[in-house]
Amino acid sequence: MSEIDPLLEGLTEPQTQAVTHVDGPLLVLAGPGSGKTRVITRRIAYLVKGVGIAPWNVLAITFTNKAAGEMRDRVAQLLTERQARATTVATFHSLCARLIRQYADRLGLPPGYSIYDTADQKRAMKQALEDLEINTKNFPPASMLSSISNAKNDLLDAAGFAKQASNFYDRTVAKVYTKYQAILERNGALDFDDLLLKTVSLLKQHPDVLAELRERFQYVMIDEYQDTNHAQFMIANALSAEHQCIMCTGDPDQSIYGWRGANIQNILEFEQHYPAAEVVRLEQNYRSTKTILAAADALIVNNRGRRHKELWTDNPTGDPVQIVTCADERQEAGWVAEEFKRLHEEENVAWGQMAVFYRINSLSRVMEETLRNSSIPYQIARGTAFYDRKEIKDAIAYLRVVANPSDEVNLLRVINTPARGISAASVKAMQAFALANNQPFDELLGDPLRVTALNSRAQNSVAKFGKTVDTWRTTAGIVAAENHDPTAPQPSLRGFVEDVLRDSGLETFYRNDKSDPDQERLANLGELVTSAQQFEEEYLFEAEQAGEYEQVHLREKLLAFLEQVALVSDADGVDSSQGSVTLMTLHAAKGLEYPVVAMIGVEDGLLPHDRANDDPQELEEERRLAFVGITRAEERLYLCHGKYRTVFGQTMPTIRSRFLTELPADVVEEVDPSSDPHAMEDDLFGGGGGTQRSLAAKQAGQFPPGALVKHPQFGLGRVVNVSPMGAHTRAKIDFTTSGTKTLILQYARLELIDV
Ligand SMILES: Nc1ncnc2c1ncn2[C@@H]1O[C@H](COP(=O)(O)OP(=O)(O)OP(=O)(O)O)[C@@H](O)[C@H]1O
Ligand SMILES: [Mg+2]
Repeated sequence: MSEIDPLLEGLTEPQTQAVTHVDGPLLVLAGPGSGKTRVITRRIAYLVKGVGIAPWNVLAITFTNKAAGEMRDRVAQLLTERQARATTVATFHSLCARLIRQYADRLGLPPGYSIYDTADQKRAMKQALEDLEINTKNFPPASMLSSISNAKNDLLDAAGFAKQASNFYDRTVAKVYTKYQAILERNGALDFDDLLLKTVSLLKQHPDVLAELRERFQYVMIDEYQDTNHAQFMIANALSAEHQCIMCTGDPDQSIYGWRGANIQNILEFEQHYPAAEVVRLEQNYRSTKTILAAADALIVNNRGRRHKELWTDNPTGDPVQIVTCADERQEAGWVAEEFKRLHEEENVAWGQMAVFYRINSLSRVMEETLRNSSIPYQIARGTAFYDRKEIKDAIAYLRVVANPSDEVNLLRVINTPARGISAASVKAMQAFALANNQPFDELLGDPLRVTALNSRAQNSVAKFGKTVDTWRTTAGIVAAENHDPTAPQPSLRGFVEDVLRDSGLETFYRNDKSDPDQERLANLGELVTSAQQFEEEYLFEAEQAGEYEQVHLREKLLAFLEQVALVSDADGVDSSQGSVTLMTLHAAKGLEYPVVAMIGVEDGLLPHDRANDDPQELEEERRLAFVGITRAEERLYLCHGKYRTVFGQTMPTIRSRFLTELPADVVEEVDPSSDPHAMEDDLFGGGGGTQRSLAAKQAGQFPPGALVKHPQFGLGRVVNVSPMGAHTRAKIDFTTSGTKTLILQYARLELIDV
């Protein structure tokens, strides 16, 4: 057997064609589960092992860190470890973050620049609005950030945006954009969109850098190309314009990030951009049963303006897709939990093979509670959760302050956390002083005596803190040491993180934290040390492979570690080998697959989301999102909805999603626990409340909105809505002569008038 045989083993003819394509542009256009991601993995191995291309020259870009991790693992199975490590498998954001660090001097950025997450961005935005004295009611921070993000995705900087702003609103956004950007710059920080934007300008303005990178990344591969935005297109194009060895895979029917600036034209116009492109179509699905595939197909044909792709499978027909009608979200969660339990107990399905998807994050809460009460292990794919914890954010903020002296936002976060005698008033005085003297805030740490507005105690506290920070920075090589010995052994990252936790007082603070008797926060800090250690081991291994072992400084490790922490994303937390049910949003589910999938809240207003109401294009994106969800399922699929749902504390009747009505009767089976009194009274609700809720739902069902009713005292009226609250279920009625009243159904003696 030759060396390349295993690389091509089990591939279909068109898959082989794509894998063995070496030079020139290639587009793999194919539906879900047809092996697009697999083809990229095999092609990486084929190029290196079969063709002899240096692994160093290979760049593969995936959509999430998790996908990148998986691809790296699979490549490692096909190549030697050394070869696998030399390839670059990254997301656009992680690639850009790395390039910016490497070429920071060209961009006028500190190499230890900070990457701001959503929370940091909000803080910077609030500051900007405050500085400009702009009313946050008319210009909410979230919409300002989203307008700025859209502009950045179109490669418009603040000046460019200002130039084309034609109305009052846009001109205000332009002012805010300029201010916000100035704040980021002052802090030596970039937001996520800046990572792309800065990389584009790096490649545009520095031909020598571009030439270097083109030489390096001679074979570029991009998965999920349908969801790239303009900036990402520019980067991919700049890297490959010369050698043209670019391979993109994607499926226009799975484009679900239009709302975040993704441009579906990138994939549709690939052949125009690269006239020499070869196009490979894959038509066999390896993932799902015939039934699931038929359901997905019946749904997506309702989108206009798409090119239809035939997709078939050799897999068995499988069970019908179940449409599950529940009384409300509690029954829905209870039903899913019971069904998963049944599959686990009776059919030996591992917890890790089952997943629950939803349109918006808030739908997970009831599901979580129910799973917890049913003792079913579950995990939520919200990659940032660990790094969002207060104690972890504190610790990371310290590390950022060490790495990036300009980062005032993080410095302000930790300057008196834990308390060290630097009051809010002292901080204000220092800020005023820094502003008046046009001096970076950070410098005052080393020189607090000049701030005469501080009393001597505060001055001492600041000086002491400044000294600690300075020692850290010297150890980490951020500021030069006086008697620097370049041959001295480098401290470990793990040891350094421990030092910072100890010297900052964070460790002691959380050790003595009375509000946390289980010392969970302290344990989390321990976990952070572990993650630094693991990161360090991998980093050193890679450096050693690249023959750079001697040169790895603590500074490099620290900056790379902070970069990784900043880029954690939603899908990252998922590890199905852990043996727990996975909960995630439909957006995070892209590219993944599970034997059993339940989608909850398949109702109009949720899926499709309300915002798609009067926009046919958004409605089509919602349909693609449902399509992505359905096509994750391998064997079993449950599409659930409740007749009532409580949103923002208001219980409202719902309408089943129009997408459900688009599924043909021969592939679905209707299940209706809402009408089964026994199921209702079973304790599906994780303790109590079940019977009352079912009673409420029943009462509510008797008086649908719009129904004509008669009250002994108020006369005739129409039902506006009903809020099921057990024995306290209320109905809001619009009476013809007595006005609108809210009544408790149990006591109201309402009579339904048949018309
Ligand atoms: N030739 C093949 N033989 C057997 N299994 C295959 C083959 N090709 C792909 N598969 C399997 O089918 C499943 C789907 O493949 P993959 O995830 O690569 O599809 P995809 O086209 O990337 O899907 P999506 O559009 O959802 O990202 C995977 O489990 C993969 O291992
Ligand atoms: Mg894929």
